[in-house]
Amino acid sequence: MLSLEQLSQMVKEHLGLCDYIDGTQYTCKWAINESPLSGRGLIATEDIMPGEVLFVDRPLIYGPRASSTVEQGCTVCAKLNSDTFYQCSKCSLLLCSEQCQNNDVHVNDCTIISRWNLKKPIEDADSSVLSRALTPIRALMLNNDQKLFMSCMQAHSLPQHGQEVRNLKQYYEIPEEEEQLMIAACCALDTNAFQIATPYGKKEMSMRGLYPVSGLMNHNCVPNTRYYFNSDLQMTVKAVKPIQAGAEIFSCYTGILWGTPARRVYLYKTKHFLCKCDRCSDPTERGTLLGALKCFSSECHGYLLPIDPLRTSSAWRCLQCEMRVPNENICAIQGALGSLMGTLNFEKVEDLESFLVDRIIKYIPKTNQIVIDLQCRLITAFGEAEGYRWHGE
Ligand SMILES: C[S@@+](CC[C@H](N)C(=O)[O-])C[C@H]1O[C@@H](n2cnc3c(N)ncnc32)[C@H](O)[C@@H]1O
Repeated sequence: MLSLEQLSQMVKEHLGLCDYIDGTQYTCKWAINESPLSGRGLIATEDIMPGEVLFVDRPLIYGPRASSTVEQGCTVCAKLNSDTFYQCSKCSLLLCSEQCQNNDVHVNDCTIISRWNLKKPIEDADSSVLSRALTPIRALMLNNDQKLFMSCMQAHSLPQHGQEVRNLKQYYEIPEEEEQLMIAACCALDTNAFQIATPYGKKEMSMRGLYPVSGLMNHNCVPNTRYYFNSDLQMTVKAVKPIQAGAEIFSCYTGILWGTPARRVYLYKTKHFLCKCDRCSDPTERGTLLGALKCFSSECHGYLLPIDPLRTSSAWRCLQCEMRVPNENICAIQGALGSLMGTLNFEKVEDLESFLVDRIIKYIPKTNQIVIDLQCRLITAFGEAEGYRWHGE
């Protein structure tokens, strides 16, 4: 394991902070240090103003996300729904054009995959299994310094991490050393990777990137930074609040508009910790009531909230009539709402609107994250729908 000094040096080189810009050495206002929350974190060394760029990171590896719900697209340009999709005859990866096939990205992917011995005919290889494992496959192209950098990142080691690589073994004989490196990449990706936002209006396969400096930021449900990506996959991290010297710099690993139960369950399942930040500790979530449910009593118009939000099995209580509801009943409602949301698919924007106004609002508070999510979807859908467009095309 590298020391903090060695890691800091590697980070500086990666960010280009060792280079001289306009004759003066570029300095940054943070350092890597031990965090009171967990492991290492980024700590401000000077006061930072909102809007200041903290750093611009580049991914060590990037590629399709591993989730089975991710729609598959071209493994080079990420385009979805092309009539011209075909599988490469050498490696079986999904492509949309000859141009993508001749692109260096594909040539490199194909070189690695096609040197593995096949256990079944190439035509039987499932392109989605390959696509889900493509990001860790690309770790095999890293040079030694980059591999060392990746190995310095925190990595979860539970058995579920690395499954996308183990799934490849039904089709390919993979050398042990390569399998181990790819599984290590999966563990680092699952702990640190960021989903790369798709540009507005573009339908592209959902991608993830292993950003080694951004990955050093710990989580807070009220982060003091935000980030965005450019078309070269560079990730810019900016302060959104004043950050005092000595304070930790945080990103948010969840949706910012998710309620506390949803955020905490997601963090526990995917990042293996239970967040105890101020927002999670406050049953009202600073008055936003994003997780609130309607009181189960038909005579009451109050809202139900967890009594002790930091205890996952906490009972809930109505703010108005004080009725207590056991956690199991709350989980059943949340589960049903979650499944309903997962199946929604409206052809017409008017159907989405009527679902929100005529159905959902009757059963859950207007402050609940589901209502907020549907309102956001409705705003986007109205902006895109014929007769409602906001950009005049
Ligand atoms: C992307 S890493 C963050 C950097 C990490 N601390 C390190 O030393 O490299 C994510 C992991 O850090 C830990 N972590 C991040 N935020 C945390 C928090 N608010 N409370 C507890 N652990 C946290 C969890 O183990 C999580 O899976």
